[in-house]
Amino acid sequence: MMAAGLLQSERKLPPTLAKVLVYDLLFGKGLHGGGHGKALVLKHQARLRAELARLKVRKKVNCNEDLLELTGETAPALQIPRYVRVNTLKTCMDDVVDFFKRQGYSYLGRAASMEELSSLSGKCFIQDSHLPDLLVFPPRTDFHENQLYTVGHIILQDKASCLPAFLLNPPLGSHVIDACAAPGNKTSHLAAILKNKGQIFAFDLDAKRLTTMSTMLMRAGATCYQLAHQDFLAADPGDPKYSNVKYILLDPSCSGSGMVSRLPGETRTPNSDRLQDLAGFQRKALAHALRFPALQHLVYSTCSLHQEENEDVVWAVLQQHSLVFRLVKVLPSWPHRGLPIFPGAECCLRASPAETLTNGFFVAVLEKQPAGNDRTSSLPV
Ligand SMILES: C[S@@+](CC[C@H](N)C(=O)[O-])C[C@H]1O[C@@H](n2cnc3c(N)ncnc32)[C@H](O)[C@@H]1O
Repeated sequence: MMAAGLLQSERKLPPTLAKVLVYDLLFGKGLHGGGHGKALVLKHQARLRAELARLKVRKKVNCNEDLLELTGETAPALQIPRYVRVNTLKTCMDDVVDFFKRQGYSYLGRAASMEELSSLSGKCFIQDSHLPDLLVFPPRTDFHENQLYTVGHIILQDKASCLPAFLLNPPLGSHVIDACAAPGNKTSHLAAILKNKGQIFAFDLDAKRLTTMSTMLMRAGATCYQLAHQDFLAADPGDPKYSNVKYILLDPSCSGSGMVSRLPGETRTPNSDRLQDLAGFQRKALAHALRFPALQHLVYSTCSLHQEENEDVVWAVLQQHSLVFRLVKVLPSWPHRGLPIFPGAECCLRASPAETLTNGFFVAVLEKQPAGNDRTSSLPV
């Protein structure tokens, strides 16, 4: 920024704002929309980009992330493997594996343990040890420009975020609610599990995110869904159109404190008022979901590390419905479990960069108690 002479030329631009804008321009999603500060920075974009290129030549690095490593710290996001979900609506595992082999990658087969994922490097890839449709590449492998990504044959989705749809596992033909659905990664995963046979009612409050979701679902080849720009809390469980909904995926707004950052030292810690507001909404949404009359299986998930948004929410709601719903112990081989704050909390899954090589995440699976007869669960336990 100094080398490009930005602050010297634009004396009215506050240095802190300049830093944020220059970061967005060079390393983030770019500068879009109006704003005086943005216009001032954009005037200098050619010089800023040229200085960044010169810096990389001087430091002998190829990509922007390598500049961060020179500071002695590696951002957590740069240590997590690149997970690639094969979109079985458009292709199959064998074809995707062959494609990457033709691109010069060596395929190591199916991982026997999580340790094998942590030692990946160079041009190698492996099939995930838990999720059959997931391939794993070394950290920092970037496929955003890859042809398979641009045509929707692969979805770039963190492993932890693939757990909710995988664990809900609705059979073909099911009616499913995705209560807080945008931008739709889990909806597209549900559609793949359903092979587009069934019906997903997907709700979201945010019109912009729903627009992104439509584009994404179209690219993924998903067809078995109805989008509703609607508050899930206002959806009437007695409406006949939901009378066959046996499966609900609830992935509500949360603090996002589990999302690892791309910058060393950056954290997303909400203040306690915000945390209480979020937990209040999450409890309401979970209690509302349990009111759908045909419901049999529900997955609750967040990308938060906070007990208040995770175990506390599940426990508070479950206590009011304990005669009807119970927690299911899923993926016994998963190493990181719910915090032991109530009996059975170990049924829940937690995820973190250190223990599961993923973003921080929480998943609880609830099912309706069998009424007298022995029902075999269809969940992947
Ligand atoms: C964590 S994000 C969902 C991510 C999504 N499940 C996915 O996998 O791509 C939470 C979403 O909930 C939406 N939301 C918040 N309150 C809502 C409500 N009352 N009804 C429906 N959607 C809501 C937000 O707009 C946001 O898009």
